[in-house]
Amino acid sequence: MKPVRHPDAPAPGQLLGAHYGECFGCGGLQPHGLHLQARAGEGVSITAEFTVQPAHQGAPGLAHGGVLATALDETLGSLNWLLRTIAVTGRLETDFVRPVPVGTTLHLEAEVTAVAGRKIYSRATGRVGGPDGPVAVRAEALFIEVKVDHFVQHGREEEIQAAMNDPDQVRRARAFEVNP
Ligand SMILES: CCCCCCCC(=O)SCCNC(=O)CCNC(=O)[C@H](O)C(C)(C)COP(=O)(O)OP(=O)(O)OC[C@H]1O[C@@H](n2cnc3c(N)ncnc32)[C@H](O)[C@@H]1OP(=O)(O)O
Repeated sequence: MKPVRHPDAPAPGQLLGAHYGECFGCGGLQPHGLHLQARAGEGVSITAEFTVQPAHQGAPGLAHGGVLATALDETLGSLNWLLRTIAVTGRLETDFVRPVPVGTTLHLEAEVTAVAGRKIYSRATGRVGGPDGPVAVRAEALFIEVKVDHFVQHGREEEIQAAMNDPDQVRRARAFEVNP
């Protein structure tokens, strides 16, 4: 089935902000995190940027492939916010097309291609040198819809409690990716 943008999804161009401060992909509280910034696009699409830091190296002067996969995963995960569906990555297949040096800004875009029951199919690309630059990485993913219990049951107690006790209602909801 074609994906359906939720009527309350943020307008195209709007920054999504971090869904959870401690998130390695987008949170502001992780000193070595990616601090990826995602923006709503048209339909069920997202654009995002991430600048490779020295802490993200795999080989001298080059981004670690796993960090680049994280950037793709985070961008793809942000699509769920436009569907207003809670979902986790089930499968992430990544192509590393060209090396990405430290200091490079990766320009990412992602879209949901289909939804079938609990399964959300999506793809993403990361370009260098600008949003229209050459492709450095791309991915295809399958996210699976889950209930909020997924996090409550499986997450470590101290972080779950801290997130649930957050006095900010929107932050509390978004930590678990729930529609506030
Ligand atoms: C804004 C937010 C940003 C967040 C970005 C970051 C996102 C993440 O990184 S999330 C963290 C990483 N992911 C995880 O920890 C998930 C761990 N895995 C799990 O918890 C479970 O395997 C889970 C929930 C994905 C699926 O389990 P379960 O709910 O039992 O589903 P299950 O019934 O097995 O599968 C449902 C369907 O998905 C399919 N499926 C499940 N996993 C896969 C897979 N890896 N590959 C292909 N298909 C799969 C099944 O075949 C099934 O298909 P069908 O309905 O056609 O039979």
